Amino acid sequence: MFHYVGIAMTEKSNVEFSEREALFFHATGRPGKIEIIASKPMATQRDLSLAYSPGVAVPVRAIAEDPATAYDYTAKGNLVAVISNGTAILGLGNLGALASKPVMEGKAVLFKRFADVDSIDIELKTEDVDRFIDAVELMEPSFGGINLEDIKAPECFVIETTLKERMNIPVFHDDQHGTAIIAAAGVINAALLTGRDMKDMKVVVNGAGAASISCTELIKALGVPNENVIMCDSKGVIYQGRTEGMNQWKSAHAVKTDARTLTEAVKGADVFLGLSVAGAMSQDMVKSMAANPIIFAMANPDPEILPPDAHAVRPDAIVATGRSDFPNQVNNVLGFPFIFRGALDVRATGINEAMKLAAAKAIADLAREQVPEEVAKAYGRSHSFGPDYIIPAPFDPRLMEVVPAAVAQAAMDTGVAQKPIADMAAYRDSLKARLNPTTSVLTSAYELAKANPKRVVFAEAEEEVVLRAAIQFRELGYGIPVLVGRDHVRDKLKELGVRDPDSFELHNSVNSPLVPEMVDLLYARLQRRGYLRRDCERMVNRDRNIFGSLLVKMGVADAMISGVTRPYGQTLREVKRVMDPAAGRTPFGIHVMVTKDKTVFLADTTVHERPSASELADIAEGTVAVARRMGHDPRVAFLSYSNFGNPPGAFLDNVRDAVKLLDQRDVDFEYEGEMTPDAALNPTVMKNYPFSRLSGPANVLVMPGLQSANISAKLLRELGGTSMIGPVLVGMEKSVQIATMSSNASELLTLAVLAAGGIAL
Ligand SMILES: NC(=O)C1=CN([C@@H]2O[C@H](COP(=O)(O)OP(=O)(O)OC[C@H]3O[C@@H](n4cnc5c(N)ncnc54)[C@H](OP(=O)(O)O)[C@@H]3O)[C@@H](O)[C@H]2O)C=CC1
Ligand SMILES: CC(=O)C(=O)O
Ligand SMILES: [Mg+2]
Repeated sequence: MFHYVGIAMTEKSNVEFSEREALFFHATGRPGKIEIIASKPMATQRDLSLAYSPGVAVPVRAIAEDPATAYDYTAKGNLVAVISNGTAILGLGNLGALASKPVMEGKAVLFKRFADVDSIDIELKTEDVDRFIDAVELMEPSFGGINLEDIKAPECFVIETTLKERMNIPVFHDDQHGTAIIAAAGVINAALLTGRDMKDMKVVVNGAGAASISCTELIKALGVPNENVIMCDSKGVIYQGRTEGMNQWKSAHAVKTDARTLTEAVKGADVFLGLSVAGAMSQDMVKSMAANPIIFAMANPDPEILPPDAHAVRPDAIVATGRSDFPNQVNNVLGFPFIFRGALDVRATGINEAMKLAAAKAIADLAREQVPEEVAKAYGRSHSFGPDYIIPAPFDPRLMEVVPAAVAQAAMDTGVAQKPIADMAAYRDSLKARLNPTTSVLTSAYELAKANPKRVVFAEAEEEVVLRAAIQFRELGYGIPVLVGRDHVRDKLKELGVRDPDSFELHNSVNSPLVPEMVDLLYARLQRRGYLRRDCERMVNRDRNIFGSLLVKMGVADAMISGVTRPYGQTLREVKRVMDPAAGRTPFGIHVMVTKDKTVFLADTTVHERPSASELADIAEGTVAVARRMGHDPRVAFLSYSNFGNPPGAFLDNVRDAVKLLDQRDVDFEYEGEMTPDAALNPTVMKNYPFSRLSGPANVLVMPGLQSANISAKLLRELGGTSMIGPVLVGMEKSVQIATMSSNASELLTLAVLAAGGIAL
C-alpha cells in the first residue's frame, strides 16, 4: 500500500510524491545517500606510496609530535560526525538507531551540499547515557565537530552538557540549538511584520523536549518575559506545582497559570511554537488566538497543523512549518551547515550563545533583503519579505556568505577561536567560492569593477531578470546601472523591493531629450549603407539595442548589456549598426569553462563560422588578454581533430597557418597547434610530442570553427559538470556584452561586471 504524501488543497504543498517514490529514491543506484571520494589522486604507484605506506608514516610522526598538525595533514578540520541513537527521529518517536540512518545520512549530505562540510553519519545502538557519552568522547581524534541529532529529552541535555565539558571540539545538539536559532530568526521577523514587541508577546510552546526547551530559552534571551511563555507537553500545561512527568528542564519553565490544557493556554496567545507531534493543534485553537497570530508548526514530517487548515480559519495568521514544500520553512537545515562552517573555519573550541545569537540575527536580516532570482526560481515562487516569506530558503546561496562569517566573528569576539580570521572580507569571498568555483575566477573582475565603478546600460530593463541583475549590480557596488525601458520600469523596481525606484537612472526613448542627437549620429553612420533618416528615427525610437548602444557611443554610459529578448546574432547586428570593432580588432566570443580545479577559455564560440588564419591568430591574442586580466597565465592550443598534420585534411590549413602567423607576430605567450584536445590538456598524451612549445596543459583553446566551439562549450556544461561564464564578447570599441536568451540574473550580473571591470575588451 502506497500513499501520496503531498497535500491536495487550494493552498497546497508544492511537492507531491508517493511513498514508493521516496523508497525508490533511496534504493536506486548506490543504496542510501552518501559515498566517500578521495581528495588526492590514487592513480599511480607513486600516489599509493605517498598516500599509504611508506609515505603516510611522515604525517603520522608529525601529528604524534604536534597534534595540531592533524588539521593540516588529515580531513579532521572539515569533518563533522552526525550522531544519533534514534530515540527521537524527527517527530516519529523512538524507532531505534538503525531506523535513524536515513535522517542522519540526510543531515550529512546537507552539510556537504550547503556548506561544503564533509560529514559522516554514526548511529549508536544504545539508550544508556553513559555508554553513549563514552562512545562519542572516544571519537574526538577523528572529527572537527560533533552534531548530535534526534536524541530525546531529557537524556540529550545530559549527553550534550557532558560532551561539551569533556571534548575540545564543537559539540552541538542540532534539535536543540539549530532549531532554536532558526525559530528565533523567524519569530524576530514575524514580530516585526505584525508590529509586536518581544516584551509584550504571549507565547505558547507545545512540546517540552530537546527542541522546545532550547527554543524557549532563546526567545526568552531575545526579550520575551518568563511569565509570558506557557509550555505544554503530552500531559498538558507545565504549571508551577505540577509533579507528573516533570524533570528539571521542564520545571525551569513552569509558570503560575490556571490553564491546564493546550486549548486553554493558547486562547489569546500571540505566538504558537509547535515542537511536538503531528496534528497537535486544532482549527478551534487557531481561531482562539490573538489577531495576526504567529503559528510555527514545526513537527516533522507532519506539522501540528497544516498551513491551509490554519489559514482556513485565520487568514490573518503567519504560518510556518518545518517542511520545504510550504512557504516559511523553519527548519534547522538553515542553521547547522553554516554554523559549523563558521566554527570549523576559526577552529572554535565550542559553539557558544554569542555564536548562536549571531547566526539567528544574520538569518533574520537576510530574509529582509531582496531575494536572488535563482532562489526564487528554485522554489517556484517569488519571494519578498512578508507573511509568506519570513525566513530565507535553504537554497539561498547568500546564507553561505553571511551566516558562517557572523558565527566566526562571534567566536573571535568571545575568545573561543583558536585560529582567528585576519581578513574577514577575503573570508567571505572564500565562502562564496567554496560552493561556486566561478566565484574565485571572477574575483579580479569584481575587484576591478568595484575599484572604478562604471555606468553600464541595461538595455532590456523591462525584463524582470534584467532588473534583478541591475539592482544587484548597484547594491553590490559594481557600478551604476543605466536602465533603458518605459516608465513603468519604476513600478517593477518597487515590486522587486527597491525602496527608492526614482534613484535609478531610466532612459525612455519616448521622452528622452537625447533622441534628436542620437538620430543625427545614427544617420551620419548609416546614410551610405542604404538607410533613410526616417529609418534611423524608427530604430532609435523602437530598438532598445540601438538606443542603448547610442547611449554608450555618446558617452552617457561606459558599457552595455543586452541579449535576453532577441537571438544573439540579431542583437550583435543591431549593436554593430552603432558601434565598430576596436581599432584593428576582430570581435569574437569566449566561453570560460570552470571546474573545481581548472579554468579553460574557449574561443571563438559566437561570431566567426569559419575563421581565417589571421582571424584565428587575432582570437588567440584577444583571448590571452582576457585570460591575463582574469589572473591566468595563458597557454594557447589551436585545436583540431589532428596532431601536427596527422591525419591530413582539407580543413587544417587555417589552423596551421594561424600558428605560423603568431610565429611572425612574435607574441609573448606560449602557443602550439594544431592539436587534439587530449594532446592539449592531458600531460600523458602531451609526452608523445616532446617538441611541443607548451610547458603544461593549455588553458586557452582556440577552436577551428563556430560549430565545434559552441558545441564543445555546451557539451562540457551539460555532461561534464562544468560551470560556464559567458559568452563574453571582446573586440568592440566599447564593452558590450550579449547574454543568451535563457540567461538568469546572476549570469547577467557576471557579464555586467566583466563589462564594467574592463575585462572584456
Ligand atoms: N523544524 C525543525 O527544524 C525541527 C523540528 N523538530 C520537531 O520537534 C518535535 C520534537 O522533537 P524533539 O524535541 O527532538 O523530541 P523530544 O522527544 O525531545 O521531545 C518531544 C516532546 O514532545 C512532547 N509531546 C509529545 N506528544 C505531545 C502532544 N500530543 N502534545 C504536546 N506535547 C507532546 C513530549 O512530551 P513529554 O515530555 O510529555 O513526553 C516531549 O516533550 C518533532 O516533531 C521534531 O520533528 C525538532 C527539531 C527541529
Ligand atoms: C528537522 C529536525 O532535525 C527534526 O525534525 O528533528
Ligand atoms: Mg532532528
